[in-house]
Amino acid sequence: MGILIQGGRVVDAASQMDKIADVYLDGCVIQEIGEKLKVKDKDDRIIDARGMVVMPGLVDLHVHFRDPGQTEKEDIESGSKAAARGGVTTVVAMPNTTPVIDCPDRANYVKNKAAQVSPIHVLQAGAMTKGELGCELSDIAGMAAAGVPVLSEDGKSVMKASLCKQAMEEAVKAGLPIFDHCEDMTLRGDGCMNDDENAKRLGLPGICNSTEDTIAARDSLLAIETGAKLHLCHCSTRGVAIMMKMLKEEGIQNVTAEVCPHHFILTSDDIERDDPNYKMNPPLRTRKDVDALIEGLKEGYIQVISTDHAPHTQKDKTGSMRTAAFGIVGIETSFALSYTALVETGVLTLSQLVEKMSYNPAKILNLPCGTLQEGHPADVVIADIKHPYTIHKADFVSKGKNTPFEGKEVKGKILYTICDGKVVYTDPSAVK
Ligand SMILES: NC(=O)N[C@@H](CC(=O)O)C(=O)O
Ligand SMILES: [Zn+2]
Ligand SMILES: [Zn+2]
Repeated sequence: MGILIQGGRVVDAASQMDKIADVYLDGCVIQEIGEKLKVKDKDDRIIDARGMVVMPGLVDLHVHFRDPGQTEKEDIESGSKAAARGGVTTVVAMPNTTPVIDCPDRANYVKNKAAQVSPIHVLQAGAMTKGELGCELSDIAGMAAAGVPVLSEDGKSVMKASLCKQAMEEAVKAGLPIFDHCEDMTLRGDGCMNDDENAKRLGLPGICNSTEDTIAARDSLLAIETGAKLHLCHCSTRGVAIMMKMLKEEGIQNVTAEVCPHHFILTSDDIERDDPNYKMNPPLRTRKDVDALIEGLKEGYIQVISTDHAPHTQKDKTGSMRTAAFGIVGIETSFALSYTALVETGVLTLSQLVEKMSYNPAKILNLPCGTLQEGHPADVVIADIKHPYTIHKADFVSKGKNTPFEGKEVKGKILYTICDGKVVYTDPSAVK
Protein backbone atom coordinates (compact mmCIF):
# COMPACT_ATOMS: atom_id res chain seq x y z
CA MET A 1 0.00 0.00 0.00
CA GLY A 2 1.26 3.49 -0.87
CA ILE A 3 0.72 6.85 0.80
CA LEU A 4 0.12 10.04 -1.15
CA ILE A 5 0.85 13.18 0.88
CA GLN A 6 -0.90 16.00 -0.93
CA GLY A 7 -0.24 19.71 -1.08
CA GLY A 8 2.13 20.23 1.84
CA ARG A 9 5.13 22.53 2.04
CA VAL A 10 7.92 20.06 1.40
CA VAL A 11 11.12 21.09 3.18
CA ASP A 12 14.35 19.20 2.63
CA ALA A 13 17.87 20.35 3.49
CA ALA A 14 19.87 17.93 1.33
CA SER A 15 18.08 18.84 -1.91
CA GLN A 16 17.47 22.45 -0.85
CA MET A 17 13.77 22.00 -1.54
CA ASP A 18 11.18 24.26 0.04
CA LYS A 19 8.01 24.26 -2.06
CA ILE A 20 4.42 23.07 -2.21
CA ALA A 21 4.42 19.54 -3.63
CA ASP A 22 2.97 16.05 -3.35
CA VAL A 23 5.02 13.14 -2.02
CA TYR A 24 4.27 9.55 -2.97
CA LEU A 25 5.55 6.79 -0.72
CA ASP A 26 5.64 3.29 -2.15
CA GLY A 27 6.25 0.89 0.72
CA CYS A 28 9.58 1.71 2.35
CA VAL A 29 10.77 4.24 -0.22
CA ILE A 30 9.94 7.73 -1.41
CA GLN A 31 8.93 7.04 -4.98
CA GLU A 32 8.09 10.45 -6.30
CA ILE A 33 7.98 14.12 -5.33
CA GLY A 34 6.14 16.41 -7.72
CA GLU A 35 2.96 18.22 -8.59
CA LYS A 36 -0.52 16.78 -9.02
CA LEU A 37 0.60 13.22 -8.30
CA LYS A 38 -2.09 10.54 -8.48
CA VAL A 39 -2.63 7.52 -6.27
CA LYS A 40 -1.12 4.44 -7.90
CA ASP A 41 -3.23 1.75 -6.27
CA LYS A 42 -6.85 1.69 -5.16
CA ASP A 43 -5.77 0.84 -1.60
CA ASP A 44 -3.43 3.84 -1.37
CA ARG A 45 -3.96 6.22 1.51
CA ILE A 46 -4.21 9.96 0.91
CA ILE A 47 -3.06 12.45 3.56
CA ASP A 48 -4.19 16.03 2.98
CA ALA A 49 -1.18 18.11 4.04
CA ARG A 50 -2.36 21.49 2.79
CA GLY A 51 -1.22 24.20 5.18
CA MET A 52 1.27 21.83 6.83
CA VAL A 53 4.98 21.17 6.46
CA VAL A 54 6.34 17.85 5.22
CA MET A 55 9.89 17.02 6.33
CA PRO A 56 12.20 14.04 6.65
CA GLY A 57 11.69 12.09 9.89
CA LEU A 58 13.91 13.41 12.67
CA VAL A 59 17.10 11.55 13.60
CA ASP A 60 17.88 11.88 17.31
CA LEU A 61 21.48 10.91 18.04
CA HIS A 62 21.09 10.86 21.81
CA VAL A 63 18.37 9.14 23.85
CA HIS A 64 18.14 6.96 26.95
CA PHE A 65 15.60 4.15 26.68
CA ARG A 66 16.75 2.48 29.96
CA ASP A 67 16.26 -1.00 28.55
CA PRO A 68 17.53 -3.39 29.91
CA GLY A 69 17.40 -2.81 33.62
CA GLN A 70 15.46 0.36 34.41
CA THR A 71 12.26 -0.19 32.51
CA GLU A 72 10.25 1.55 35.22
CA LYS A 73 11.79 4.77 33.78
CA GLU A 74 11.36 3.86 30.08
CA ASP A 75 11.62 0.82 27.84
CA ILE A 76 12.24 0.32 24.15
CA GLU A 77 8.53 0.25 23.38
CA SER A 78 7.51 3.34 25.39
CA GLY A 79 10.62 5.25 24.31
CA SER A 80 10.13 4.56 20.64
CA LYS A 81 6.40 5.35 20.77
CA ALA A 82 7.34 8.65 22.43
CA ALA A 83 9.85 9.18 19.62
CA ALA A 84 7.12 8.63 17.03
CA ARG A 85 4.98 11.24 18.79
CA GLY A 86 7.93 13.62 18.57
CA GLY A 87 8.40 13.09 14.82
CA VAL A 88 11.56 11.06 15.39
CA THR A 89 12.01 8.03 13.12
CA THR A 90 15.58 7.06 14.07
CA VAL A 91 17.22 7.17 17.50
CA VAL A 92 20.57 6.22 18.96
CA ALA A 93 20.06 4.71 22.42
CA MET A 94 22.89 5.26 24.89
CA PRO A 95 24.53 2.25 26.54
CA ASN A 96 24.35 3.32 30.22
CA THR A 97 21.70 0.70 30.91
CA THR A 98 21.76 -2.01 33.58
CA PRO A 99 23.78 -3.91 32.60
CA VAL A 100 25.80 -1.61 30.34
CA ILE A 101 25.65 -2.46 26.62
CA ASP A 102 29.31 -3.36 26.16
CA CYS A 103 29.27 -6.64 24.19
CA PRO A 104 27.57 -8.10 21.09
CA ASP A 105 25.00 -10.19 23.06
CA ARG A 106 23.64 -7.16 24.90
CA ALA A 107 23.55 -5.09 21.72
CA ASN A 108 21.64 -7.93 20.07
CA TYR A 109 19.10 -7.91 22.91
CA VAL A 110 18.19 -4.32 22.04
CA LYS A 111 18.20 -4.99 18.30
CA ASN A 112 15.89 -8.01 18.66
CA LYS A 113 13.53 -6.34 21.11
CA ALA A 114 13.33 -3.19 18.96
CA ALA A 115 12.50 -5.33 15.92
CA GLN A 116 9.51 -6.71 17.87
CA VAL A 117 8.13 -3.67 19.65
CA SER A 118 9.43 -0.46 18.07
CA PRO A 119 7.56 1.48 15.38
CA ILE A 120 10.77 3.41 14.56
CA HIS A 121 14.46 2.63 13.94
CA VAL A 122 16.33 2.08 17.21
CA LEU A 123 20.11 2.01 16.90
CA GLN A 124 22.14 1.03 19.95
CA ALA A 125 25.46 2.59 20.92
CA GLY A 126 28.08 0.33 22.51
CA ALA A 127 30.14 1.37 25.53
CA MET A 128 33.83 2.23 25.02
CA THR A 129 34.92 0.40 28.18
CA LYS A 130 33.57 -2.68 29.98
CA GLY A 131 30.73 -1.67 32.27
CA GLU A 132 31.58 2.00 31.54
CA LEU A 133 34.10 1.57 34.34
CA GLY A 134 36.96 3.21 32.46
CA CYS A 135 39.42 0.36 33.16
CA GLU A 136 39.36 -2.00 30.18
CA LEU A 137 38.22 -1.59 26.56
CA SER A 138 34.95 -3.28 25.63
CA ASP A 139 34.67 -5.72 22.71
CA ILE A 140 34.67 -2.97 20.10
CA ALA A 141 35.35 -5.17 17.06
CA GLY A 142 32.71 -7.68 18.20
CA MET A 143 30.06 -5.02 18.63
CA ALA A 144 30.90 -3.50 15.23
CA ALA A 145 30.50 -6.95 13.67
CA ALA A 146 27.09 -7.22 15.39
CA GLY A 147 25.98 -4.01 13.68
CA VAL A 148 26.53 -1.48 16.48
CA PRO A 149 26.95 1.82 14.59
CA VAL A 150 28.65 3.97 17.26
CA LEU A 151 30.54 3.89 20.54
CA SER A 152 29.80 6.07 23.56
CA GLU A 153 30.59 6.13 27.26
CA ASP A 154 27.59 8.41 27.82
CA GLY A 155 26.91 9.30 31.42
CA LYS A 156 30.62 9.83 31.89
CA SER A 157 33.95 10.31 30.13
CA VAL A 158 36.75 7.76 29.84
CA MET A 159 38.82 9.63 32.38
CA LYS A 160 42.16 7.98 31.57
CA ALA A 161 43.42 9.77 28.45
CA SER A 162 45.59 6.86 27.27
CA LEU A 163 42.64 4.44 27.41
CA CYS A 164 40.41 6.96 25.64
CA LYS A 165 43.05 7.22 22.90
CA GLN A 166 43.17 3.42 22.60
CA ALA A 167 39.37 3.32 22.28
CA MET A 168 39.62 5.86 19.46
CA GLU A 169 42.27 3.74 17.69
CA GLU A 170 40.00 0.69 17.96
CA ALA A 171 37.03 2.75 16.77
CA VAL A 172 38.99 3.81 13.68
CA LYS A 173 39.84 0.16 12.92
CA ALA A 174 36.18 -0.83 13.37
CA GLY A 175 34.95 2.12 11.31
CA LEU A 176 32.81 3.51 14.17
CA PRO A 177 32.36 7.11 15.34
CA ILE A 178 32.47 8.03 19.04
CA PHE A 179 29.72 10.06 20.75
CA ASP A 180 31.53 11.83 23.54
CA HIS A 181 30.10 12.83 26.92
CA CYS A 182 32.61 15.43 28.17
CA GLU A 183 32.89 15.67 31.93
CA ASP A 184 35.92 15.63 34.19
CA MET A 185 34.59 13.84 37.27
CA THR A 186 37.32 15.34 39.47
CA LEU A 187 36.10 18.83 38.56
CA ARG A 188 32.39 18.07 38.82
CA GLY A 189 32.55 16.87 42.41
CA ASP A 190 29.08 16.95 43.95
CA GLY A 191 27.86 19.86 41.79
CA CYS A 192 24.22 19.77 40.71
CA MET A 193 23.75 23.03 38.72
CA ASN A 194 25.90 25.63 36.99
CA ASP A 195 28.52 27.25 39.16
CA ASP A 196 27.24 30.86 39.24
CA GLU A 197 25.32 33.39 41.31
CA ASN A 198 22.12 31.34 40.94
CA ALA A 199 23.81 28.37 42.61
CA LYS A 200 24.86 30.72 45.42
CA ARG A 201 21.31 32.12 45.68
CA LEU A 202 19.94 28.57 46.04
CA GLY A 203 22.81 27.38 48.22
CA LEU A 204 23.57 24.51 45.83
CA PRO A 205 26.99 23.17 44.77
CA GLY A 206 28.07 24.27 41.28
CA ILE A 207 29.53 22.64 38.16
CA CYS A 208 32.09 24.85 36.40
CA ASN A 209 32.44 25.15 32.61
CA SER A 210 35.93 23.66 32.68
CA THR A 211 34.36 20.34 33.80
CA GLU A 212 33.13 20.05 30.20
CA ASP A 213 35.66 22.19 28.33
CA THR A 214 38.79 20.33 29.42
CA ILE A 215 37.56 16.92 28.23
CA ALA A 216 36.05 18.35 25.03
CA ALA A 217 39.46 19.87 24.22
CA ARG A 218 41.40 16.77 25.25
CA ASP A 219 39.23 14.42 23.20
CA SER A 220 39.24 16.71 20.15
CA LEU A 221 43.05 16.66 20.24
CA LEU A 222 43.01 12.87 20.58
CA ALA A 223 40.60 12.63 17.64
CA ILE A 224 42.84 14.82 15.49
CA GLU A 225 45.81 12.60 16.38
CA THR A 226 44.04 9.26 15.85
CA GLY A 227 41.77 10.28 12.98
CA ALA A 228 38.74 9.08 14.97
CA LYS A 229 35.32 10.48 14.10
CA LEU A 230 34.31 12.33 17.27
CA HIS A 231 30.89 13.80 17.98
CA LEU A 232 30.59 15.93 21.13
CA CYS A 233 27.34 15.22 23.00
CA HIS A 234 24.98 17.75 24.59
CA CYS A 235 27.38 20.73 24.45
CA SER A 236 26.52 23.48 26.91
CA THR A 237 29.39 25.97 27.16
CA ARG A 238 30.72 28.98 25.32
CA GLY A 239 34.18 27.38 25.53
CA VAL A 240 33.10 24.35 23.51
CA ALA A 241 31.32 26.59 20.98
CA ILE A 242 34.50 28.64 20.49
CA MET A 243 36.53 25.47 20.17
CA MET A 244 34.20 24.15 17.46
CA LYS A 245 34.59 27.43 15.61
CA MET A 246 38.38 27.14 15.80
CA LEU A 247 38.29 23.53 14.57
CA LYS A 248 36.15 24.58 11.62
CA GLU A 249 38.55 27.41 10.79
CA GLU A 250 41.42 24.91 10.94
CA GLY A 251 39.59 22.69 8.45
CA ILE A 252 39.17 19.83 10.96
CA GLN A 253 36.22 17.78 9.75
CA ASN A 254 36.26 14.71 12.00
CA VAL A 255 34.93 16.54 15.07
CA THR A 256 31.23 17.47 15.16
CA ALA A 257 28.96 18.70 17.95
CA GLU A 258 25.36 18.62 19.09
CA VAL A 259 23.30 20.81 21.38
CA CYS A 260 19.98 20.00 23.09
CA PRO A 261 16.93 22.32 23.15
CA HIS A 262 17.14 22.92 26.92
CA HIS A 263 20.72 24.17 26.54
CA PHE A 264 19.83 26.78 23.92
CA ILE A 265 16.48 27.81 25.46
CA LEU A 266 17.01 27.91 29.23
CA THR A 267 19.67 29.43 31.48
CA SER A 268 20.36 28.98 35.18
CA ASP A 269 18.34 32.20 35.72
CA ASP A 270 15.25 30.07 34.97
CA ILE A 271 15.87 27.95 38.08
CA GLU A 272 13.66 29.83 40.50
CA ARG A 273 13.81 27.26 43.27
CA ASP A 274 15.51 23.98 44.09
CA ASP A 275 13.61 21.94 41.44
CA PRO A 276 14.95 18.62 40.06
CA ASN A 277 13.18 19.21 36.72
CA TYR A 278 15.99 21.72 36.09
CA LYS A 279 18.74 19.24 36.94
CA MET A 280 20.56 17.70 34.04
CA ASN A 281 24.07 16.95 32.96
CA PRO A 282 25.61 19.16 31.72
CA PRO A 283 23.67 21.84 33.63
CA LEU A 284 21.81 24.89 32.32
CA ARG A 285 24.49 27.54 31.88
CA THR A 286 24.44 31.34 31.49
CA ARG A 287 23.10 33.71 28.82
CA LYS A 288 26.64 34.08 27.48
CA ASP A 289 26.91 30.33 26.96
CA VAL A 290 23.46 30.11 25.35
CA ASP A 291 24.24 32.97 22.94
CA ALA A 292 27.46 31.23 21.87
CA LEU A 293 25.63 27.93 21.26
CA ILE A 294 22.97 29.69 19.18
CA GLU A 295 25.71 31.42 17.18
CA GLY A 296 27.31 28.00 16.61
CA LEU A 297 24.03 26.59 15.27
CA LYS A 298 23.55 29.61 13.04
CA GLU A 299 27.09 29.58 11.66
CA GLY A 300 27.08 25.80 11.27
CA TYR A 301 30.01 24.80 13.46
CA ILE A 302 27.48 23.10 15.73
CA GLN A 303 25.88 20.69 13.31
CA VAL A 304 23.24 18.73 15.23
CA ILE A 305 20.28 19.15 17.58
CA SER A 306 19.65 16.05 19.71
CA THR A 307 17.53 15.61 22.83
CA ASP A 308 19.46 13.65 25.49
CA HIS A 309 15.99 12.30 26.33
CA ALA A 310 16.64 11.09 29.90
CA PRO A 311 13.46 9.77 31.52
CA HIS A 312 13.34 9.16 35.27
CA THR A 313 10.65 8.11 37.73
CA GLN A 314 8.79 10.72 39.74
CA LYS A 315 10.56 9.37 42.85
CA ASP A 316 14.03 9.89 41.33
CA LYS A 317 13.11 13.49 40.52
CA THR A 318 11.64 14.61 43.82
CA GLY A 319 13.36 16.31 46.71
CA SER A 320 16.42 18.50 46.31
CA MET A 321 18.55 18.93 43.21
CA ARG A 322 21.44 17.80 45.40
CA THR A 323 20.20 14.24 45.48
CA ALA A 324 17.78 13.89 42.51
CA ALA A 325 18.84 12.10 39.30
CA PHE A 326 20.40 14.09 36.44
CA GLY A 327 18.34 14.34 33.23
CA ILE A 328 15.12 15.53 31.59
CA VAL A 329 12.87 14.07 28.89
CA GLY A 330 12.88 15.73 25.48
CA ILE A 331 11.95 13.48 22.61
CA GLU A 332 8.28 14.60 22.40
CA THR A 333 9.05 18.31 22.51
CA SER A 334 12.30 18.77 20.57
CA PHE A 335 10.87 19.80 17.21
CA ALA A 336 8.35 22.30 18.60
CA LEU A 337 10.83 23.79 21.07
CA SER A 338 13.52 24.11 18.40
CA TYR A 339 11.11 25.48 15.80
CA THR A 340 9.78 28.07 18.25
CA ALA A 341 13.17 29.12 19.62
CA LEU A 342 15.17 29.12 16.39
CA VAL A 343 12.92 29.43 13.33
CA GLU A 344 10.16 31.71 14.66
CA THR A 345 12.91 34.05 15.89
CA GLY A 346 14.75 34.07 12.55
CA VAL A 347 17.97 32.39 13.79
CA LEU A 348 17.55 29.47 11.36
CA THR A 349 15.38 28.81 8.33
CA LEU A 350 13.12 25.77 8.54
CA SER A 351 15.41 24.05 6.03
CA GLN A 352 18.41 24.71 8.30
CA LEU A 353 16.48 23.25 11.23
CA VAL A 354 15.75 20.14 9.16
CA GLU A 355 19.46 19.97 8.41
CA LYS A 356 20.31 19.95 12.15
CA MET A 357 17.56 17.53 13.17
CA SER A 358 17.51 15.10 10.23
CA TYR A 359 20.14 15.43 7.55
CA ASN A 360 23.34 16.11 9.53
CA PRO A 361 22.67 13.45 12.18
CA ALA A 362 21.93 10.89 9.44
CA LYS A 363 25.16 11.86 7.67
CA ILE A 364 27.21 11.33 10.86
CA LEU A 365 26.01 7.71 10.89
CA ASN A 366 26.11 7.28 7.08
CA LEU A 367 22.37 6.54 7.05
CA PRO A 368 20.31 6.99 3.86
CA CYS A 369 17.46 8.69 5.80
CA GLY A 370 17.25 12.33 6.89
CA THR A 371 16.27 13.57 3.43
CA LEU A 372 13.19 13.70 1.22
CA GLN A 373 14.47 12.57 -2.16
CA GLU A 374 13.25 9.93 -4.54
CA GLY A 375 14.70 6.52 -3.71
CA HIS A 376 15.41 7.38 -0.06
CA PRO A 377 13.65 5.78 2.94
CA ALA A 378 9.97 6.66 3.46
CA ASP A 379 10.60 8.26 6.88
CA VAL A 380 8.49 11.41 6.82
CA VAL A 381 6.99 13.79 9.34
CA ILE A 382 4.10 16.21 8.86
CA ALA A 383 3.78 19.15 11.23
CA ASP A 384 1.59 22.16 11.91
CA ILE A 385 3.74 25.28 12.33
CA LYS A 386 0.84 27.73 12.36
CA HIS A 387 -1.18 27.04 15.49
CA PRO A 388 0.31 27.43 18.95
CA TYR A 389 -0.24 24.69 21.50
CA THR A 390 0.78 24.10 25.09
CA ILE A 391 3.20 21.40 26.27
CA HIS A 392 1.55 19.17 28.88
CA LYS A 393 3.52 16.36 30.44
CA ALA A 394 0.25 14.50 31.01
CA ASP A 395 0.12 14.05 27.21
CA PHE A 396 3.58 12.41 27.06
CA VAL A 397 3.73 8.86 25.79
CA SER A 398 7.11 8.47 27.49
CA LYS A 399 7.08 7.00 30.99
CA GLY A 400 9.19 10.01 31.99
CA LYS A 401 7.34 13.22 32.85
CA ASN A 402 10.43 15.09 34.03
CA THR A 403 10.36 18.27 31.98
CA PRO A 404 11.05 21.94 32.76
CA PHE A 405 8.81 22.93 29.82
CA GLU A 406 5.40 22.10 31.36
CA GLY A 407 2.87 24.78 30.34
CA LYS A 408 5.12 26.34 27.68
CA GLU A 409 3.36 27.57 24.55
CA VAL A 410 5.07 26.50 21.32
CA LYS A 411 4.45 26.05 17.61
CA GLY A 412 5.40 23.01 15.55
CA LYS A 413 3.03 20.23 16.54
CA ILE A 414 3.77 16.87 14.94
CA LEU A 415 0.60 15.63 13.24
CA TYR A 416 1.79 12.48 11.47
CA THR A 417 4.95 10.43 11.70
CA ILE A 418 5.63 7.91 8.96
CA CYS A 419 8.41 5.35 9.34
CA ASP A 420 9.30 2.87 6.59
CA GLY A 421 6.15 3.90 4.75
CA LYS A 422 3.82 3.18 7.71
CA VAL A 423 1.94 5.81 9.70
CA VAL A 424 3.31 5.22 13.22
CA TYR A 425 1.82 8.30 14.91
CA THR A 426 -1.27 10.39 14.23
CA ASP A 427 -2.00 13.33 16.48
CA PRO A 428 -5.59 13.43 17.79
CA SER A 429 -5.94 16.97 16.37
CA ALA A 430 -5.21 15.72 12.83
CA VAL A 431 -8.28 13.50 12.67
CA LYS A 432 -10.87 15.98 13.90
N1 LIG B 1 21.97 13.90 30.77
C1 LIG B 1 21.65 13.53 31.98
O1 LIG B 1 21.48 14.39 32.84
N2 LIG B 1 21.51 12.23 32.30
C2 LIG B 1 21.75 11.10 31.47
C3 LIG B 1 23.20 10.81 31.30
C4 LIG B 1 23.92 11.67 30.29
O2 LIG B 1 23.42 12.00 29.23
O3 LIG B 1 25.06 12.03 30.53
C5 LIG B 1 21.00 9.92 32.05
O4 LIG B 1 21.34 8.77 31.71
O5 LIG B 1 20.06 10.13 32.79
ZN1 LIG C 1 25.89 12.48 28.62
ZN1 LIG D 1 22.82 11.19 27.63
